[in-house]
Amino acid sequence: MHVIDGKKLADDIIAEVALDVKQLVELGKAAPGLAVVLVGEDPASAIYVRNKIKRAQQAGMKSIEKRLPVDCSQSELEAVVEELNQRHDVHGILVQLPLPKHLSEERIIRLIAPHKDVDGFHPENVGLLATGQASLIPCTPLGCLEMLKRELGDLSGKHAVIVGRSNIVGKPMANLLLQANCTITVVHSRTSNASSLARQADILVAAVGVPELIDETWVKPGAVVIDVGINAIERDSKRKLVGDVNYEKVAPYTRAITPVPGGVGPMTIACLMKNTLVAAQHTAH
Ligand SMILES: NC(=O)C1=CN([C@@H]2O[C@H](COP(=O)(O)OP(=O)(O)OC[C@H]3O[C@@H](n4cnc5c(N)ncnc54)[C@H](OP(=O)(O)O)[C@@H]3O)[C@@H](O)[C@H]2O)C=CC1
Ligand SMILES: Nc1nc(=O)c2c([nH]1)NC[C@@H]1CN(c3ccc(C(=O)N[C@@H](CCC(=O)O)C(=O)O)cc3)C=[N+]21
Repeated sequence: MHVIDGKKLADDIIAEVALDVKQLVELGKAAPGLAVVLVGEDPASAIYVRNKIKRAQQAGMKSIEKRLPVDCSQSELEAVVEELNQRHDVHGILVQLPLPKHLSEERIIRLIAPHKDVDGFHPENVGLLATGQASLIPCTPLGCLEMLKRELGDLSGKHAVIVGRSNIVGKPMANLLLQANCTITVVHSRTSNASSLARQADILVAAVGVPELIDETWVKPGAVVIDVGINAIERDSKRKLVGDVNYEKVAPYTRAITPVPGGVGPMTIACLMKNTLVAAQHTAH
């Protein structure tokens, strides 16, 4: 068994992105700008924003934060996105999800200019991914794919089981792995025999949001396990981050596994920087 070092891989990717940013700037173009819109306070989003600002700095990018109160209106939020769509110094826009219940995520995501949609959530980019055309690909699944390719090389013929079917992780992960010639099973809360399906997986991706749900009864010996979950829990009266996988129980049976923290999280941010660079390279400014 070995531990996939997402932090180290992310450091390498950020260093590569930083070199490309330097080249862009030397050509007289503006440094890529990444805008993050945060409505209210959500613990997972707060971690994300903090790390994102640090990484944008390391990559030589411009970082813009727009914070709105939790009770802001749909039209106030739309005005912020429209302004960012117009700004020439903003190449990437990310609206932190989930949004408070009274706001429409669908309408906001549709409003983001597709070429600035560094999350890859706009229906145009979703459609391009689903039909196998190059696009801005969602950062978390892209980071997972990169780790899997480094671990296994060619993924052709592998059986991948994805636990979770969200628009931001499970579904795009399934599309990406399908394009990499895996055979895909997606399980979710209505699946009756999730653990026995998971036990058939060569590649197991957990994106559930339930702390340590997946124990050794879900895992085939020798599988590669990717743990997307970021759950803040309290244990021994200390706050702690754990994944969707029970690491202690599962790790000994795996070929390779990602830790939490230090696995998928840092890779998500590295891919966000990469997508922002791509978005900036594709514009004239
Ligand atoms: N590392 C990173 O960069 C990121 C981490 N995350 C983390 O990943 C986790 C998942 O996030 P996200 O996809 O947004 O979550 P969602 O809550 O949107 O989706 C969770 C999915 O898991 C399914 N599910 C819930 N309970 C079970 C169960 N007992 N058995 C099988 N399936 C179940 C749900 O099924 P159903 O559809 O039927 O309800 C749903 O499809 C969270 O911990 C989140 O914080 C998220 C984004 C990025
Ligand atoms: N539009 C949108 N896109 C997202 O991709 C998105 C989102 N909204 N909302 C919130 C979730 C959550 N998410 C995280 C990404 C990285 C870490 C991360 O950096 N994790 C470190 C944490 C280390 C520390 O404690 O600082 C790690 O796992 O090592 C955490 C969480 C992205 N999400």
